[in-house]
Amino acid sequence: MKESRFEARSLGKSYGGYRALCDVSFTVTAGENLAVLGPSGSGKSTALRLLAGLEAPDAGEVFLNGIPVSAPGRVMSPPHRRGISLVFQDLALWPNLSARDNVAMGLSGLKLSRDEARTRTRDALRLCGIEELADRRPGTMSGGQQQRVALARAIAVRPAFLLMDEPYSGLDLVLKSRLLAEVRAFAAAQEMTVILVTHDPLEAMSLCRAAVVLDKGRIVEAGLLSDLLRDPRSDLLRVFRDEFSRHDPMRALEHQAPSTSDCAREEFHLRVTPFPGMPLRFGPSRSA
Ligand SMILES: Nc1ncnc2c1ncn2[C@@H]1O[C@H](COP(=O)(O)OP(=O)(O)OP(=O)(O)O)[C@@H](O)[C@H]1O
Repeated sequence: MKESRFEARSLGKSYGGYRALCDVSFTVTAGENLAVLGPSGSGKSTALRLLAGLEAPDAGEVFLNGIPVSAPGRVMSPPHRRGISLVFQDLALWPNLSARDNVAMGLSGLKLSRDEARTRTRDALRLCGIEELADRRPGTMSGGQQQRVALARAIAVRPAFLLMDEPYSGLDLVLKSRLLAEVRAFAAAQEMTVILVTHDPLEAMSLCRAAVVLDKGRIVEAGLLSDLLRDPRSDLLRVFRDEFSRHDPMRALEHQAPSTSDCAREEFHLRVTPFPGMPLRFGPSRSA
């Protein structure tokens, strides 16, 4: 695993007198994806922008492998020198370039051989499931497809850290779950560590074991999600845990199912069986 360590130390940031972030500290080490969780307006994106070097903090520092890269009012190392890739909600794709060229363009600063750049571009497009869209421009794609181009562009760089700000918010559940699984596998294989900003604990759990939870610009809890969910301190994780346990999908379906008497069950089977001899499964097995 690449030796990498990102550290936020007592970060603070205000906008026009409004404190967006206050005394925020956390460390991300290579190989341990981290979710930055919190409700809307809690300061997640601000924290990510400071970490990336897109803005300078008002207070505190950012360290990369022990070296200070941001300090109050100063960005000593710009984003492209931090070994990171960014995927934000506004995807910032080049509208006049094809998907393939958007991805390749992201590699232009790396001084790769032509073959290597081509291989990386192809692999990233394939991973994101958009090989067949390679020649199309962003304007001719759906929002979800554009999101995948932005993701492909970010991972083609094979950064030590991939910083993502709600990149999946516009995707359907199937695509989101597939991409999360693929990014997780790809990150592990490429020794890339993900820092994911999201308000969705389920999304966080799909990609990360660890999380910091923000509320009103402050960290309210941090640690392994498995520990945090056992005894949540934040409203976000408490509500999530309660709702999740109440809305166990199988239990919800049981409540909606028609009568469970054998007779009704048999009738239901007759109505919905797609092919003779191929019954749809529902509830406990029929022989039970
Ligand atoms: N450039 C800015 N100018 C003024 N206020 C800002 C700016 N950026 C952020 N803020 C304010 O700082 C607070 C935190 O914003 P931030 O975008 O970091 O929250 P967030 O948790 O990422 O929210 P969301 O999930 O809705 O994107 C908000 O109240 C926001 O209005």
